[in-house]
Amino acid sequence: MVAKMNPDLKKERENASFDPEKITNFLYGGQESVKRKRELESLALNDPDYQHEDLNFMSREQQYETQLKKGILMVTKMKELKITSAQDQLFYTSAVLVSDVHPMSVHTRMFLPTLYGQATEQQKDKWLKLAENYTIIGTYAQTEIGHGTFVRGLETTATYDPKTQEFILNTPTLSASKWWPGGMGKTSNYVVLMAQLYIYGKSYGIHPFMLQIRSLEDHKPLPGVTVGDIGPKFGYDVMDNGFLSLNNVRIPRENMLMKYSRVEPDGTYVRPPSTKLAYGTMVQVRAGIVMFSGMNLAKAVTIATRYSCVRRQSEMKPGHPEPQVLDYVTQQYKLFPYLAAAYAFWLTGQTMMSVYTTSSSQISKGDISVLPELHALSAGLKALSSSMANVGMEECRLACGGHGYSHASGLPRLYTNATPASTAEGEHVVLMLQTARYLMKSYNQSLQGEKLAGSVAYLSGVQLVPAAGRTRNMLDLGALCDAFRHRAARIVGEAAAQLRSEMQGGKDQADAWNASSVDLTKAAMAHSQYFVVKTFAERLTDSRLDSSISAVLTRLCQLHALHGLVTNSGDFLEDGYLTGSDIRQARRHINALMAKLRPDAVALVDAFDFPDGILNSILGRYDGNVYQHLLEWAKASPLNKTDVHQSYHKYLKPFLEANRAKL
Ligand SMILES: CCC/C=C/C(=O)SCCNC(=O)CCNC(=O)[C@H](O)C(C)(C)COP(=O)([O-])OP(=O)([O-])OC[C@H]1O[C@@H](n2cnc3c(N)ncnc32)[C@H](O)[C@@H]1OP(=O)([O-])[O-]
Ligand SMILES: Cc1cc2nc3c(=O)[nH]c(=O)nc-3n(C[C@H](O)[C@H](O)[C@H](O)COP(=O)(O)OP(=O)(O)OC[C@H]3O[C@@H](n4cnc5c(N)ncnc54)[C@H](O)[C@@H]3O)c2cc1C
Repeated sequence: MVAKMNPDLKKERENASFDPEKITNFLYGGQESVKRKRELESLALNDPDYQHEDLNFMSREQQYETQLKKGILMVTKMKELKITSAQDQLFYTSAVLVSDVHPMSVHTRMFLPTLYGQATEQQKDKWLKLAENYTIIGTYAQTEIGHGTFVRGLETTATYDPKTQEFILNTPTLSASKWWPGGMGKTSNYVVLMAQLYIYGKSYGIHPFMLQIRSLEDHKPLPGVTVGDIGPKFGYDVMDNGFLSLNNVRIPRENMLMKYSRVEPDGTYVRPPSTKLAYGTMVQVRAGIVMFSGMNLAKAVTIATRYSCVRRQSEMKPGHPEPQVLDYVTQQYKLFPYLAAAYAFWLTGQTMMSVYTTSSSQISKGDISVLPELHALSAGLKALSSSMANVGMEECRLACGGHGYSHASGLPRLYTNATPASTAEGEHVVLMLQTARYLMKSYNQSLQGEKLAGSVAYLSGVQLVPAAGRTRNMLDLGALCDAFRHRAARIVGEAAAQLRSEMQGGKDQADAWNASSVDLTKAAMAHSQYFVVKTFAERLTDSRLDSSISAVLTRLCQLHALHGLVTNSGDFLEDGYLTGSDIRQARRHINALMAKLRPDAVALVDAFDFPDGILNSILGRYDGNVYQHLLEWAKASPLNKTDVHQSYHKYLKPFLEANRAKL
């Protein structure tokens, strides 16, 4: 029997101004792609082999086992079903894994990409097939207990021994122990080890090495290898993030991944075209995080928006029925800016990935001139999108009141599994400072009259426009993009001026950089925000968009820009680019936009097209039948298996009896 839809949600859907299917097609790249997505999702969601008890009811060990079993099944089935393209795999795995990863995720996300990107053809012949077939399972072992950010400062050593043509691997200090790599604790038998290369006592910096850590026969650690799980974390319960120490482990010379740099048998070192090519896997993953952040935020917003239409609370007017909480404008102000941000990062994430694909193909053909821009753009957007998703997911949880705190909402698990994106693959501030470094260089080049790369070209020639006598339409996307561009250019220019003035005041470059770093991160943030606003607006110029959805998407884009503008209003007012009256106008527009978006809110989240199985949230159910399912879910909780829990007999009963006896 099909459950009846909650009448409030039904009405919301009937009243929408557009057909959400049209936006779904836009978001996923066309009707065919949506069809394929749904086929693959339904294949995964209806497969009884993937069914199991709620992970939230399990111990960490059970979660690890369950997700490992599921990961293995998933990999096996994808092979059998010939699900091979990256897009198809994404659709299928998202439905199998929901908001979790599995213990072999880093094998797919980083180990394999490192082989594709850093191995020679000969090395690919040797390892790629084994890795693609999961004959070997690997992870990316870079971070150490003492250093994650400072990659140049990693302490693990790979010392070349020309006599045997081997590298001797060591973690010479406690702080050199590898720490964090996903899947290393219990699952992987191989790692890509990032280590300092030493030849004849000279250091050549960080390089990647293929290292077997466990026996392929009995999975025991190999001689010289100490490896294990780092223990429970904030989230990621299913993942065995690991530690690893190495004591004089020898590997053949051919195990250094030598696509870009080489060590010849006699110990001659052949330099790479750029030392930063060894960081290539990180750049790829960072580029992908922009889209993932948009999707995670979209899931949270879907849950909170649907629930806010089902949930009724208080009286808006005395004696009137309780309103849907989404009718409170403060609730709209909690959710709609993140709805808009989810769209912004979804679309920007697609653009980021296409920049990545084009640039990496140029790099693999030997043109490394595009690398600095790619690094700066991916670093800044990764940092911005993940931090915005963090704040937004938490806001969505708060918007669900008490029920948001329950695992039944799906929000705690979504948050704790998504929030590492701010830290892993490069800590937020650290990456913003990388973007700032590129901005400073570009700004100085512009002063020398040099031509700048596309994403920073605006840094040449932006003029301060006096505010007096000027009127602005604060809903005009062109004017909003101009405002963000102007703000970014001004803040970049001022950060450069501060850096210069610190140095003129006697500080060396490093101290001046540190003294200016708050302004520098602000510059990187402003630059990244401008890129997002501009990209969102540009995507709406697509002539294939029909007018009904172009109107509603334009409102979202306006809201995204105006909300960013109002929350950072000081930046726009500081040099008089905008006036107080512009900001007041912007605030009024936000209220008016929210009122216009209100009837379309459910359709806008439906358009993300997350089936219930993927949302995994009772609050966000498509049919809105929340309370009945909350109760059923609670009844299934392990504490409710018996009416009287065994601890009553062990502790409570003697305690109560002793108290009674004292009366
Ligand atoms: C949850 C899933 C699993 C998670 C997995 C992980 O977390 S895995 C672990 C993830 N771990 C992390 O993410 C660790 C984060 N830390 C790092 O990535 C680096 O240590 C660093 C980037 C912070 C500094 O690096 P550094 O000290 O070597 O560099 P520097 O500051 O001295 O700058 C020197 C020059 O290099 C340039 N350049 C730098 N990077 C890149 C690049 N990727 N490409 C291109 N270029 C790059 C930079 O722009 C500068 O250029 P300039 O101005 O001279 O022309
Ligand atoms: C869930 C999860 C999964 C992970 N998976 C892997 C994996 O598979 N493989 C792997 O190798 N690693 C992995 N990591 C490690 C991760 O990449 C690092 O934790 C991350 O790069 C941050 O480095 P850190 O821990 O050294 O932070 P730290 O650098 O110690 O950060 C601490 C503070 O210092 C500040 N700081 C540090 N340096 C600077 C600077 N130069 N300027 C200004 N401020 C600075 C930071 O902003 C931050 O506030 C994982 C981490 C997590 C949480």
